[in-house]
Amino acid sequence: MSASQYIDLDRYPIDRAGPDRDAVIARARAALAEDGCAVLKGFLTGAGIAALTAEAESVADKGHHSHSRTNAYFTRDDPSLPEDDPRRQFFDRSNAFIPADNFVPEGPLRQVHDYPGFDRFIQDCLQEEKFYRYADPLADVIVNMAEEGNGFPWHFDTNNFTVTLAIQNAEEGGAFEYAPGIREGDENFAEVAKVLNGTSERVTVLHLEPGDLQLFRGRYSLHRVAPLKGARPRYVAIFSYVEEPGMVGSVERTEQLYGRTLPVHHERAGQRADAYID
Ligand SMILES: O=C(O)CCC(=O)C(=O)O
Ligand SMILES: [Fe+2]
Repeated sequence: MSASQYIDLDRYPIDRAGPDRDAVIARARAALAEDGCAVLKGFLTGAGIAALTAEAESVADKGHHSHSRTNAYFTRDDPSLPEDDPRRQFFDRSNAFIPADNFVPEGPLRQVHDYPGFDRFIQDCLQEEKFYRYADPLADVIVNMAEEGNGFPWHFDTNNFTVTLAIQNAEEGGAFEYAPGIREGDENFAEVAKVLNGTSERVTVLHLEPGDLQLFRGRYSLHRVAPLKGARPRYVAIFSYVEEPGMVGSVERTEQLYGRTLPVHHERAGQRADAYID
């Protein structure tokens, strides 16, 4: 099976310049302009979903589990603030990242990632001028694995955008919930507090299905993955792009997310400011 059978190229002719590709890009741009989120439903074919699921399952035991308590800003507690300030609301976060070097070039995930025109297509949707694949062999494309009891609570991303591909859903739960543009302009702590305590009316709930590609600008939009239920794990691939060529993660961050480092992380340490992954 080859990459051209994993991606629904009739619906998403990412490698063929012309009006059909232009129309897909125009729709994604419009959705991003509207609320910072574009979903390309059914980006993968049924065969693609099956192949990526089987691959994720085959390397699931290589996932690095991590657990932390974080607020929406990934900052430390500040006891000088009132107790009900959103910066003081901490939630459990736990999941496992399957590092990128478990996905071999001839496997389906990398066949999709390396398909001609894939990067350019994402870049054209996002309209980012500086756009390079993350050069980190542990992190350029990973699978985020989460099970019942795990969670990705409310947060703002520190990176400008996130590109995810849904592979498998949990039996229940796992909706992607977001409050579009909630801190556009200013931090808007009052409304953020409402989202955190479940009383905001600004939350959009997205039910992504296996095979959906999502482009999300999460810097200004508070978002979370709703709690998961059931025995089946949720698998989501995350593709990482950065603003400069040759970037890799810092030693500390890589150790924390993937449980190990490679020589390249040590060689490049100190050459640049870290920009990823949270
Ligand atoms: O797992 C997801 O669907 C999104 C996770 C997320 O918000 C992130 O990676 O920042
Ligand atoms: Fe996020």
